[in-house]
Amino acid sequence: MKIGLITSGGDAPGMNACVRAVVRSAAQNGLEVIGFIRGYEGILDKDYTVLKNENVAQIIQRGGTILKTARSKRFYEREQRSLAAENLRSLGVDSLIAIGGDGTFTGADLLQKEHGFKVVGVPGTIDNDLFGTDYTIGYDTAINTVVEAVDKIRDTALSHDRIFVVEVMGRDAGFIALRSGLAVGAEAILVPETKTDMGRVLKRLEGRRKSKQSAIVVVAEGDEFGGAEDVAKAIREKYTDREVKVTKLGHIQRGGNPSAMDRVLAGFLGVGAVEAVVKGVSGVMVGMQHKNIVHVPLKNAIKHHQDVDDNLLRITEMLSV
Ligand SMILES: Nc1ncnc2c1ncn2[C@@H]1O[C@H](COP(=O)(O)OP(=O)(O)O)[C@@H](O)[C@H]1O
Ligand SMILES: O=P(O)(O)OC[C@H]1O[C@](O)(COP(=O)(O)O)[C@@H](O)[C@@H]1O
Ligand SMILES: [Mg+2]
Repeated sequence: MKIGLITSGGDAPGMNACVRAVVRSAAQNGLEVIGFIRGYEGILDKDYTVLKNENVAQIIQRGGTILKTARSKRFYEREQRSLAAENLRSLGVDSLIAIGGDGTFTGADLLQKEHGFKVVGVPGTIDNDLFGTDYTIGYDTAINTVVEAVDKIRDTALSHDRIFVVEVMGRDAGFIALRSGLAVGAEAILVPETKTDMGRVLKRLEGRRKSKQSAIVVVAEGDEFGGAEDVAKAIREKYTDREVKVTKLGHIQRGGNPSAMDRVLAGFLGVGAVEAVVKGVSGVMVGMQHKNIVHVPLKNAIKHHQDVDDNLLRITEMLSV
């Protein structure tokens, strides 16, 4: 049996730890692994490398992905997916393990539906926007990066009595904003899942204590009110005497050594994916729910967005007085 392995979509810290887990657990099961370079692009170009235990040494601690990744435009086309299935079969690949996010799983699901090709997904994205797993690989590292950065910004905010609007990643998901916002004691958090009530946000910034003239507003890049600049503009209009600064954290959120949590999660899910392949399971994402490895149909993982945890918003607001 031969496994094809890709990392696809946005890179996420812990993808390498997962590649290592897949390769080493496959080897223990007597399975061969070939890693395609740059996600679906590598399958279309037959650009691959045979992965053995020694090829995945010293990568558990490294961010990014040794297999490289891509957002493959070609794979959106039906004919290109036919070519991909043909290439996989010609190389003797029986199952594809795809480490990525919702887009990657949508592509994998189509590969299975259109060509009967066996696919198993592993959630690897900093966005945490997949249903059926408590966490995705990369999310914990990303929020720790945000927390470290905002702690630094807070020093200046406090020293200068400024309001900082900090934009974090998440095109359609506010998970990074919500969890890091609570962790930094943000005065307000704006996420795409809930309609932003700017009046309420502005009220929260009124400065209820004399000693509290600074504030941190965390905005997910996909918030429907707009980006950090739009939010800052609204704050400046209301509080003409306050200094409002904008910081966009950008891609520093995607890099760096994976946290212990992400490495451990990557280990569990990489091994879980190989075990699924061995059992002949297909069309599922391997996820973690309450310490258990679970199989979630790909279409559920993609379609049902995890609900926003109202407690995160409630507790953040309650505590940042
Ligand atoms: N609707 C789709 N049909 C076919 N392939 C898709 C689709 N959506 C995404 N993909 C493939 O999966 C890749 C990764 O998806 P993307 O959304 O960029 O990242 P992620 O998997 O991290 O969400 C895309 O570049 C594309 O090749
Ligand atoms: O690096 P890119 O291609 O500009 O993508 C940015 C997007 O990728 C992410 O970092 C991760 O999303 P995906 O894992 O779904 O690719 C988003 O938070 C962000 O909006
Ligand atoms: Mg995505």
